[in-house]
Amino acid sequence: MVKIAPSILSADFARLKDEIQEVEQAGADWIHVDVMDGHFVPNITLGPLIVEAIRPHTSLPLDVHLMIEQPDRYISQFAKAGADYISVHQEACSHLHRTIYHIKEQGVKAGVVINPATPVAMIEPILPDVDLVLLMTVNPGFGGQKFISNVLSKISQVRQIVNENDLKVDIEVDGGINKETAKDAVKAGANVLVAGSAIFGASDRRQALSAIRSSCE
Ligand SMILES: O=C(CO)[C@H](O)[C@H](O)COP(=O)(O)O
Ligand SMILES: [Fe+2]
Repeated sequence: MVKIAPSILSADFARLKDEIQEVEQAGADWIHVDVMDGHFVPNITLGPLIVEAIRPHTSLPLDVHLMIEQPDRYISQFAKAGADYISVHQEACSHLHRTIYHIKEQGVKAGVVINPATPVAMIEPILPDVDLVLLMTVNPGFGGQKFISNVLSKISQVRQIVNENDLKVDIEVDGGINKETAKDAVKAGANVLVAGSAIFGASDRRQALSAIRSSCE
């Protein structure tokens, strides 16, 4: 079963509650929350206060994608704010195993993320310890970028490791997902699709969500 996680990065921030409730009613499975610090990526977005503010307005899991340096400093704040998943970039963690267990100790599911240019080998040792692997299909920092198709082979690599070792790990892709690229990502082995502009940029969010879902079924 493929899950779809609309990214609120492309939502109307002045109407965030309504935007989230609209995609929830339209059949979204998770809500993807992009946290950027202006250092790890060249953009600044939102922090734990926004996660806390939206938490009461949806029953969907909040999938928090931290694009920040030294993420350990903020993990407990995002957990207390109501995150269900917290994912950290391998490139931002000097002690990845410690950070993943720091997330789990908060009672939150832990994810690891890699950029398009980072090889799967960099996360292979941590795969038995995580709940989620997020493979970036754009360079992080902005919504509305073009899907980097070279990442498809990395999705297949992660799927093979997960299946061979019978790991309970979701494989998520993020960046440039639309009804065409979704199909390729799912065929390669992804089971969670983040989509920002393809959903929030559409006037009919229900139609946009179901177009992505039916393209990969
Ligand atoms: O992490 C992200 C960017 O760094 C976003 O989740 C992603 O870009 C979603 O936007 P779109 O679907 O428009 O590409
Ligand atoms: Fe993201």
